[in-house]
Amino acid sequence: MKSPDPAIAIVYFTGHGHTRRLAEAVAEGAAPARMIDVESMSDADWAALDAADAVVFGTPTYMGSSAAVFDGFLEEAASRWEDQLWADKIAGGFTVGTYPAGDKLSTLIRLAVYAAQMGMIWVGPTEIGPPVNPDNPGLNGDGSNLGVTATSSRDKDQLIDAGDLETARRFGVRIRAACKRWTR
Ligand SMILES: Cc1cc2nc3c(=O)[nH]c(=O)nc-3n(C[C@H](O)[C@H](O)[C@H](O)COP(=O)(O)O)c2cc1C
Repeated sequence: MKSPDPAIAIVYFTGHGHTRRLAEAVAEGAAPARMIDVESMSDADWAALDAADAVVFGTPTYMGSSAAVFDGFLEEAASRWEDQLWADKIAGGFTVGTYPAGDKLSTLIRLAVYAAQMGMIWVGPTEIGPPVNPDNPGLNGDGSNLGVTATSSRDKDQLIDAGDLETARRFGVRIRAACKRWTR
């Protein structure tokens, strides 16, 4: 029988901190969640991924797709594909780009297709912001529905603007709720 408290892993690559900041916001919403930086993965991190009820993937958008370092992680984890060892885990994704469009959708599609190949259950965000819902100022400013996207903040101390952080936090809450529904 599954644990009543789902195990959630947020696995990410960051070049300059923006994607890590977004990952922290997802983790805050999904708490407790394990943050895993693909550049410093331990055996315990791999074990946590294999045991997780949900894995949320995060990468900056580089040249309209996921970053090469993150792709390296995805390819290593593909050793779990043949036996579908990650099947039925909840999955989701987030990305950051310099531009509001920035071809970030292409990155999310790449992550969602990867999750599908792994037999995972993809969950997107559910926030509707302005102008359709003016009561949600700053939420889902990109109008992204496949996953969470953020645009690098012009404030270098902030990295990610408050609205995008709140969108990511709510996505974390949704991932935890989806785990509870899927594993009950
Ligand atoms: C090689 C490279 C390619 C990039 N390509 C894109 C892109 O296609 N679209 C975009 O909006 N931003 C692009 N960017 C900008 C990054 O996505 C942006 O700086 C992001 O905040 C980086 O996140 P990080 O600090 O987690 O590395 C690119 C940056 C680099 C270094």
